[in-house]
Amino acid sequence: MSTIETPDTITITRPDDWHLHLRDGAAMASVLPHTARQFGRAIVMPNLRPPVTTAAAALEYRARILAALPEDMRFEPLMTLYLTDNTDPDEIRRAQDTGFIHAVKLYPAGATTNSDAGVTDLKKCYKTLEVMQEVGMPLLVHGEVTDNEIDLFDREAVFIERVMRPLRRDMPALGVVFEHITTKDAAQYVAEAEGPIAATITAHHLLYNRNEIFRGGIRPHFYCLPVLKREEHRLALVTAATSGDERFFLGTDSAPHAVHTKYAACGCAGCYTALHAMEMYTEAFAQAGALDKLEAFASFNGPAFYNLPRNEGTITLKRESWTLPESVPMGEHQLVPLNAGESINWKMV
Ligand SMILES: NC(=O)N[C@@H](CC(=O)O)C(=O)O
Ligand SMILES: [Zn+2]
Ligand SMILES: [Zn+2]
Repeated sequence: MSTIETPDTITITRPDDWHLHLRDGAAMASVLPHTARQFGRAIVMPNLRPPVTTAAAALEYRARILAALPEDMRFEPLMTLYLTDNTDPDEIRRAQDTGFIHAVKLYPAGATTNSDAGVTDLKKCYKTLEVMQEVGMPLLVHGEVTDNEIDLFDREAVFIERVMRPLRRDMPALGVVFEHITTKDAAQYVAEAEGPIAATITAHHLLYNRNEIFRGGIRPHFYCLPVLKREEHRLALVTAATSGDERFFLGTDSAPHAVHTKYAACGCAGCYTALHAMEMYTEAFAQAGALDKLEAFASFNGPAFYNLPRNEGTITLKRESWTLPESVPMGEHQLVPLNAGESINWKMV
């Protein structure tokens, strides 16, 4: 391991989470304070049941989030719409006019949790995408093909060739965020592509490779989509995140699933990291000897892409070991965070 010296405290501009699942109802009320403790804002994913497909539904969801926020916390949810084969182009204009909806999310149908209502063929959405391109509303992409002929570990790389390149050739001015990238292929594509493109990177994809899912037995809390990849891919993600390239920014993809849905014959995909996300990212950047690059990744590059101001205020992280709880409440259920019962080297003060 590296012996590079790093400072024992780091203070950065309050960060944002550009990819977050809050769910709804009592579950949302349980998890929201974890995010609001660390982040000023978050791009809130629309994969509820039923999905958030209209501007009106997104505004209602936003109001429920704000109503669930503890009084002593400040946090701004940045809302998104769930793209379907039938999204009306006028819905984009309505969304844009609200001022509260910042992006539209593409889930290829069947790719991940609550994606059944997702897009079956992007060609069906071209009129809607054209309006997004015109009004400057970015498309957030879960970038995996769903073709069962394609190996699970190759689905992101194949998506670049089959979907991403043709889409961006046809809509060169459409802002695109390649969400939760997991491969060197995606990192390289985003770094080199022309036009308005960016990518979010999760803390768990910076810290872990696919061995973690199987270390000593099957460990469902490390199962998410896109699934963790080989070490060479993890290293490419660390290089991208710490490169200073403003196309890469923080998105936790924290995805709460009640424990009984993780410990099941067919367990849900998603890692819960909202509890300790900034501590995890700080650990990843410290391991890379790149703590000086953390602030741009966590607090500057995202707002620049979304044309939003940076947050006011700061957060401070201290090198101090603490132990994560075994579980936390999620409405009437329990939720097991990633690294439950383990210690972590950084603590937000
Ligand atoms: N990442 C995951 O494994 N799961 C996410 C969906 C997603 O972001 O693909 C979820 O909503 O649970
Ligand atoms: Zn996803
Ligand atoms: Zn997600």
